[in-house]
Amino acid sequence: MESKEWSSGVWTRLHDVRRGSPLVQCITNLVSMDLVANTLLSAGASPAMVHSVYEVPDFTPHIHALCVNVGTLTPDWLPSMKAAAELASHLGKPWVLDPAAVSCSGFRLKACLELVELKPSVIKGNGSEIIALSGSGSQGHTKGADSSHESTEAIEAAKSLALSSGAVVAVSGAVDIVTDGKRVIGVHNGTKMMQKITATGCSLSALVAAFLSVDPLQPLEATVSAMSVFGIAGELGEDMAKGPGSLRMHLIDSLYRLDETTVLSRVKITKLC
Ligand SMILES: Nc1ncnc2c1ncn2[C@@H]1O[C@H](COP(=O)(O)OP(=O)(O)OP(=O)(O)O)[C@@H](O)[C@H]1O
Ligand SMILES: Cc1ncsc1CCO
Ligand SMILES: [Mg+2]
Repeated sequence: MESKEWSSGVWTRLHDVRRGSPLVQCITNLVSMDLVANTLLSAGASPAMVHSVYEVPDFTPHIHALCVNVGTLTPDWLPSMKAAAELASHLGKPWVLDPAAVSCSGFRLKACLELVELKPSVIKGNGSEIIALSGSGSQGHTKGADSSHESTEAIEAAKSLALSSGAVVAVSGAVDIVTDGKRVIGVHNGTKMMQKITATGCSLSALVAAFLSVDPLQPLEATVSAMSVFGIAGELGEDMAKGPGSLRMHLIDSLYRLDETTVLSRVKITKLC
């Protein structure tokens, strides 16, 4: 399947997010909260940064999707993440794990491996994060939240993680990679300057959660669609931006304004293997 065959599905899923305004619970890192919430709002979804373990039993049954991101993990946040993930899985609600900066510490890696056991629908990281989480990287090599690998270097790690976890695995980068362990799809939308805005990857993970909620039975297609839409918004944003600060603003505006003609003409998706 190439761009032309993908593009109407990409548009339909964005349209469905706008129409349904899915409620997305985000237990995300402190750096990303603002951009994640604004990304979801501009895409038409409804964000809720509800992260107390005391609120999970009341709130999580009402959500349409969950995004868990360990970017600023501390021991007191882990029980909420696990409780929400467990409940979401139990209730059949899609959820995304973003193993942000997983190779920073043994504590973070162990936490992520435990979260993987709770059956995320999608695991979305950058190249280094997916390599570390799949166990195929060398220990002690980290650049924190930034990737020191191209996404394409993580294809085998992503496939193996998808097969061992049962999740769709997405690797963000110059080419976004999405795999269920068998199919490998490349999303070629986006611009390099998006790396210079903190939490674009975190925002993308939350957007994936929103897209999963409107197409839960096709997690690979939903993930590919969210990545293409976010990348297109970045491309349009860059045309208006003077640098990362204004790209952040124009990215959000472009996501809000995306129309069918633009989506259909800009989707760039290929089958990689
Ligand atoms: N070199 C690049 N060329 C084109 N697009 C890119 C490039 N790097 C990143 N992007 C775009 O930015 C998005 C976010 O990817 P990135 O790899 O920066 O996430 P991340 O490392 O998880 O970010 P963060 O941890 O800051 O949230 C990608 O999905 C892609 O659309
Ligand atoms: C900069 C940073 N540090 C921990 S999480 C985060 C946001 C990007 O993942
Ligand atoms: Mg990230």
